Amino acid sequence: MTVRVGVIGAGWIGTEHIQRLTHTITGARVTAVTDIDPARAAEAAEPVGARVLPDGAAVVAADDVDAVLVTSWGPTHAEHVLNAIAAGKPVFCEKPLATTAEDCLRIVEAEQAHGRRLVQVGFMRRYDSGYRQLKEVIEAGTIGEPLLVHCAHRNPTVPESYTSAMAALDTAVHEVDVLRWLLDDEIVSTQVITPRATGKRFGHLKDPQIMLFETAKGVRIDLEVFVNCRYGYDIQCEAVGEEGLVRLPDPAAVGVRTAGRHSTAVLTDWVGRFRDAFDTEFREWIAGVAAGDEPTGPSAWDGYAATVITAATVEALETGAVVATDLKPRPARYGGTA
Ligand SMILES: NC(=O)C1=CN([C@@H]2O[C@H](COP(=O)(O)OP(=O)(O)OC[C@H]3O[C@@H](n4cnc5c(N)ncnc54)[C@H](O)[C@@H]3O)[C@@H](O)[C@H]2O)C=CC1
Ligand SMILES: O=C1[C@@H](O)[C@H](O)[C@@H](O)[C@H](O)[C@H]1O
Repeated sequence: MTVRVGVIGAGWIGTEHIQRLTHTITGARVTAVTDIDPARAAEAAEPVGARVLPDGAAVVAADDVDAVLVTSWGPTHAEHVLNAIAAGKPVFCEKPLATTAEDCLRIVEAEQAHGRRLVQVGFMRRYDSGYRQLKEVIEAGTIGEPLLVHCAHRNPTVPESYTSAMAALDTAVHEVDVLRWLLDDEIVSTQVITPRATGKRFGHLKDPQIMLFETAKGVRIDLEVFVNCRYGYDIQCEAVGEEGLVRLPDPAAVGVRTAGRHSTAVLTDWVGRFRDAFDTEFREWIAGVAAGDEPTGPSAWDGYAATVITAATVEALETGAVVATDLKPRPARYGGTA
């Protein structure tokens, strides 16, 4: 079966995913595209032979759409995801699931009322081979019980529109999700420390930031978010356990020796760093939809948890306090007991 996908939001990542679904993934075809900017929708739709539809509701309702991909701006995600659930169609939503905890819970409740999972959230790091190896090592018990995790998330630059809150909401949100998954543990508190700011930033921005998370089992996580680090896009993660440590590998790169120097390139953006992870994420999602299976990737509950934890981190940044994350009890459908 070819899964016919309707796309809501034909901006940067929407266009990337349309290309991916068309040229990289087998078993999928993009049949409908919408964007509040119709010219953008047409530009993305025409090369892949898709129709342009007037809005997200039309995409969800279309007879030639089996599954929905939401890649519009964050504050619009909840409406489109709720429409897809109401129509009983599988929906892949780029992060964040929604920008408020209330909207995330509305989605969780709608999905539970529907009776089976339809929603997958676009936290692609769970599909990165390095993170998957890290998880295997941790689960095998090779490093003993994890005690500490040291992480860094560095971008070379960000535009002036990037705010201090986005360090948590837009950037650290990936670590929040992948660490909950890696450790099979919940983040219960968050704190932010702001060291000396880099001179290479727009003046309004607190950069770098150090985020300190504590999990329910007592694991301590420190995360450096540095979005004007200049030198490249650099993702680091090292888990320290009772018996040893395990470190995320750097992406493979050739070593060059010349003129008395030995060097390896550092990637400069997340597109290259996580290209294979995005491909695997969509390959597995499409295969699941084609088979009629419930999605196995990041769930609506994971989207809710990430939104609550990153909002608490913004509060921690603004108040200087240690902030409890205060998640609701996890329902049984999402692996909890409530
Ligand atoms: N997983 C990842 O690593 C990444 C995820 N993202 C997420 O993807 C989403 C989109 O980001 P970008 O593509 O970078 O933004 P963008 O601004 O390039 O594209 C968003 C598009 O959505 C359209 N749009 C907004 N509201 C709409 C609505 N209600 N209906 C139809 N179209 C609508 C806009 O006109 C725009 O073309 C964001 O939620 C962002 O956080 C973005 C980059 C990386
Ligand atoms: O999602 C992403 C961006 O929105 C964000 O701004 C970057 O910091 C992340 O690395 C990237 O994966």
